[in-house]
Amino acid sequence: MRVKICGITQPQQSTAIASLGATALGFICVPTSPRYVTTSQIRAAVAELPANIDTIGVFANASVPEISKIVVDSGLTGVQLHGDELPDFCYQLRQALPNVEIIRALRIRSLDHLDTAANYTKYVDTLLLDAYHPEQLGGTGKTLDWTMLEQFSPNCPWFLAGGLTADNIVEALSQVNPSGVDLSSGVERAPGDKDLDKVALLFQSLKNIDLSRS
Ligand SMILES: O=C(O)c1ccccc1NCC(=O)[C@H](O)[C@H](O)COP(=O)(O)O
Repeated sequence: MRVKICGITQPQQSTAIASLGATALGFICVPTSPRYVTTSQIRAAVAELPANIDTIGVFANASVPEISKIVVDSGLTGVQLHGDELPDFCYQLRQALPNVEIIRALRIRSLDHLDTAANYTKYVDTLLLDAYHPEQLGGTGKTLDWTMLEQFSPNCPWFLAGGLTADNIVEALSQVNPSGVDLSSGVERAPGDKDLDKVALLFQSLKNIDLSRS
């Protein structure tokens, strides 16, 4: 199972979190976020990482040229679209960045809204389901209604996100079967400042689960 820790801002935390077991790290490229990082901050954080760690830039309603420039300049391996991007936008981004993983994040409001996930699976590599918050795009600490996701089985891999912590991850994964999990505020001291003890506890909790199941 993939484990993505999102909202990294400090290079030394990036290498420490990778050593603890994360398979992917997320860098917030949304200027209004308290976890926002510049291209040079991302480059510094990515430089010391082993090649097998996925490095994902998180964007919201940025243009294809803006995203492409940041991806190329900072050496990211993937892009997470966390705004209102439509399937056609994902297609255009794929043309511009054919070798970069595209993750479409959906902030799920209802069971009907969950059905829109199917519109994206042809154009992206991976989906990410996050909780909906009326004022914040992400990193909210709000959990999804996991019972709504029990039957969720799209035609592509997907991450479960939204309010996950070392304390609730086992319960979440007993109800849903994602290909990966994504955490941010649940392993932080403050926005952008990860708590390595909480990250270690997370991997301790994940040891009790069969991580090879998807
Ligand atoms: O984290 C942010 O500040 C953020 C800002 C704007 C768009 C997306 C953002 N985060 C995206 C993520 O992938 C978070 O990991 C995801 O929302 C889960 O966060 P949390 O509920 O705190 O675990």
